[in-house]
Formats: sequence, structure tokens, C-alpha cells
Amino acid sequence: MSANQEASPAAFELDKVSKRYGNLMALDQVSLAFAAGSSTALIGSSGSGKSTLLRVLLGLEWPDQGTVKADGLVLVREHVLELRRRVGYVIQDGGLFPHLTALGNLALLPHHLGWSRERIRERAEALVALTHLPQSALDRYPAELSGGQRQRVALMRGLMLDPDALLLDEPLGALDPIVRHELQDELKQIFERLGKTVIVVTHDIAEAAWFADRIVLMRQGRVIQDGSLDDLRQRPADPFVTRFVQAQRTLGDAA
Ligand SMILES: Nc1ncnc2c1ncn2[C@@H]1O[C@H](COP(=O)(O)OP(=O)(O)OP(=O)(O)O)[C@@H](O)[C@H]1O
Repeated sequence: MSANQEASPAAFELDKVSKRYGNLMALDQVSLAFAAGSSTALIGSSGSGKSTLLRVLLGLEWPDQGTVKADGLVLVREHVLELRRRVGYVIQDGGLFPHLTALGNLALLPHHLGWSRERIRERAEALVALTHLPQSALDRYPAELSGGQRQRVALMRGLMLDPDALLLDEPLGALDPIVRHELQDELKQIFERLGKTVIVVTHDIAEAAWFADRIVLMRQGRVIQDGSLDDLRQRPADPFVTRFVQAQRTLGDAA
């Protein structure tokens, strides 16, 4: 995905996309565009369709109706493998293969693409520096890593092929508050430094606002509001937005 120019197409675009599982509308006429190089947070209650939206963008699920475009081109099955090489995908708990070391997990796709061992090691070491993973962790199995280290390896795996975009599905959901806070800082710096298109799913509105100026709030497969944190707080599009914002506890509530 090319640099952020006025004339360049959106990195991703959904046009009236619907996805149904049996009677359940996981996505209901969703239209959204994500500019190249932009960061967006998707929030919403459980089951509102956030993960499905990411999966549809990656061609892991196919809409029943509507079109998905990547870089201005309608996504078709023949292009999905090529798209996945250009888009890093990071999920909660990392989704690492337990029988492979961290380096083995990082090497899987590059090895498949014919990269040499030296090139893989070199890229992994560059990412160790970027993500602050201890070097020694590369040779450990996922069960021998902390939750934060596993998430760092998962992020490194998403970045191995230097993708144009990163889709992150609750990347920090399973972490303790201190590690989560640390990784929020680091991820934000990484996003800013790399300038990639980022779409991050989170349940936490403060985290959403930390990562992105643009917040898309979903409910029951629909986009309820698309704007800034300020828009959500000051100009809620629906009473649900206010309920969602107010449902996030702050320390002040406990005092
Ligand atoms: N493969 C599937 N088969 C059947 N139903 C599914 C499938 N995947 C998702 N769903 C349903 O579609 C709806 C949207 O799911 P999705 O995972 O996209 O929501 P979400 O907003 O990411 O939720 P959470 O925040 O809990 O992860 C849910 O009701 C879910 O149960």
C-alpha cells in the first residue's frame, strides 16, 4: 500500500458488507474505508462483529453481500494469499504454534517463501530490537514465555514480512495491567514509527483512544458511530454510545 497521497485508494474498503452465520447477522451492511497509513480502533460489545470485520478484510471469511477492496481492488479468492503476505494479523494470546520456538514461529512463513536462514535470523533480530523482546527468548517455546513476551513474538510474526498493514484483534486483552500499559506505549511508538495502516480491535475505550484518533463503535453487526473520542463523548450518535462510554469504569468510580 503506497504512501498516503490524496489520489491513492483506501488501504481497505467495505461497501455494504453483510455476513450472516445462520440467523445471526455478524455484519449488517457495513461500509467503511481505511486510508493508507491511518490508525483506527474498532470497539463494541462482545459479539458485535469486530473480529468478523477483520477476518473479512483478510479474506478469512467471505461476505454474503457487498464488496471488500484492498488498495482499490475488489478482493477475490485468487488474491487472498498475496494479500495475507502484505497484511500482518495479530490475535489475542498470539496464536503461536506451541511445538515451535519463538524463532520457529517467526520463520514459518518466510521459510515457506524461500528466505535463507541468515535472512530470517537477521529480520528476527531487527524485530527483537523494535519490540524489546529479550534476545534469549527467541529460542524458547511459547509455554516458556510470559504473556507479554508471547504477544511481542506474535507482533514480530505479524511484522516479519514487513507488511503494509497490521490488523490486531485484542492484542493486549490477556495481559496484566502493568504489562498491558507497557505494551500500549510500545505499540503506539511502533505504529507511529512504521507508518503502516493499523486497525486494532479492543474492548477498552481508553486503549482505543490511545492507539487511534478514529474510533469505530459497533453493535450487533452495525457501525453505530465513526469518529473521535470527543465525538463519542460529546456528540453520541445513539444512546447506546453513551451507555458504552459510561460503562467503562475509572478509578474515580471506586473512590
Ligand atoms: N464461525 C462462526 N460461526 C457461527 N457464528 C459465528 C462465527 N464467528 C462469529 N460468529 C458470531 O458472529 C457474531 C460476531 O462475532 P465476532 O467474533 O465478530 O464479534 P466480536 O465483536 O469480535 O466479539 P468479541 O469482542 O467477543 O471478540 C457473534 O455473535 C458470534 O457468535
